[in-house]
Amino acid sequence: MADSARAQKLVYLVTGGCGFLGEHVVRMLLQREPRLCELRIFDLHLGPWLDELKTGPVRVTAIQGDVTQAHEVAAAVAGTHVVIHTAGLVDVFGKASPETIHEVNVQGTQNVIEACVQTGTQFLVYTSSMEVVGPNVKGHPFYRGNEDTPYEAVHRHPYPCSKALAERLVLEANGRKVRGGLPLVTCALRPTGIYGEGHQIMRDFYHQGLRLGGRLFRAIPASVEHGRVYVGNVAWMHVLVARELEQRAALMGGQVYFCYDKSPYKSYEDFNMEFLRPCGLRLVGTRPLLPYWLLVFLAALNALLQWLLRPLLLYAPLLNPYTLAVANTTFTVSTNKAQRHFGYEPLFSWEDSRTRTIRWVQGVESSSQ
Ligand SMILES: NC(=O)c1ccc[n+]([C@@H]2O[C@H](COP(=O)([O-])OP(=O)(O)OC[C@H]3O[C@@H](n4cnc5c(N)ncnc54)[C@H](O)[C@@H]3O)[C@@H](O)[C@H]2O)c1
Ligand SMILES: CC(C)CCC[C@@H](C)[C@H]1CC[C@H]2[C@@H]3[C@H](O)C=C4C[C@@H](O)CC[C@]4(C)[C@H]3CC[C@]12C
Repeated sequence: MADSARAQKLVYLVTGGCGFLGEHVVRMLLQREPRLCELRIFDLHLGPWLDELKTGPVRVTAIQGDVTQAHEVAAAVAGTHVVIHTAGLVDVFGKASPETIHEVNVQGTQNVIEACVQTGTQFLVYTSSMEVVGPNVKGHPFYRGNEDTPYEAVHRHPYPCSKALAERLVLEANGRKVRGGLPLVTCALRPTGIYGEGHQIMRDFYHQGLRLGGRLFRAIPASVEHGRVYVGNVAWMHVLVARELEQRAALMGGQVYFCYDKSPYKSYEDFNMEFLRPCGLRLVGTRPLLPYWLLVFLAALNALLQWLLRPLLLYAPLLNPYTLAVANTTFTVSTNKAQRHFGYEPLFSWEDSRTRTIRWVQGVESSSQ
């Protein structure tokens, strides 16, 4: 790397840097951002793997903190050039209350914005979600749409509501004057369902399949397409956006970008089988084994049980009315906006993404034996 590049000494902050996506963003920055001199990783729970990063040329600063605490956020943001805000409460299973989801995802994001304004940080990249758009409460399909496709984005569930509000705050903050008088430049990335190394739900499906004697039972019609994107490519998009925001502020400021790559369009279950089949599982049935009305009934029953049992224990199964609706509604993207605006090309091919994910699931298998 040229000395002049290193001499720019950029300081980045990644909130949620110990999460599934956050860890990939952190590792990608260390590998692919030559102008980095300090990387701050802010998270409620710090991972032990952070220690191994501290021996490299970039100063890695781990900060245990809570995005809902404005003073903790401001202290972490002060002196940074770029903030990548991935921290969030990803809960569609009813584990956390709607108030907590709002506090972390909306108030936490507001705290990040205010911290940038107060301390003079000019560039903010927000990890939004496809859920900001849909699937909506009416179950309208979104078939290979792009950032400009008209769609009635109406939500009731706390998670998509919170992501939509937070995204709006980030986009509206674009152009605000930060300390020192320069304009804040913001943009939002909207991943579809992320998969790859570290994906907890994939791990859950894998273990469920093992418990069921190596089988999973089809619940969703194969014709329902669900958008998926490899975590390494989502991380790469974050790194590229953060890098290009300064040079292309007029074009990229206040914009949203879906995260996409060459992952194939398939149903949620058929897509998971791309990884789980090579690990010895099979998906039983070419059509859903249970009629849809029965799934709706079971999902409603789960919701009722969750409510009844709440005073005693946390009952949070994968199947509930919301997850059923998301899994059962076509939502896929087809766009090249990121390529046009900041030259994004996926770093990992589909074959590579698949191989890496399979290798990871196989590792989960051997580590749990
Ligand atoms: N996983 C997906 O499929 C997906 C898809 C689209 C968007 N997203 C978005 O990507 C981001 C990362 O999601 P993920 O799947 O890596 O989730 P994750 O739960 O693995 O990571 C989130 C991280 O945020 C941290 N965090 C939570 N509350 C915090 C708080 N109050 N203060 C500080 N840190 C806090 C967690 O400790 C965790 O490390 C989220 O904003 C999510 O909405 C995820
Ligand atoms: C009906 C059951 C058999 C299957 C249940 C699968 C369900 C748990 C899955 C299906 C779709 C998944 C969501 C989707 O990939 C996209 C996102 C956006 C992201 O911002 C957060 C995670 C989320 C909501 C996935 C959660 C798990 C879902 C609902």
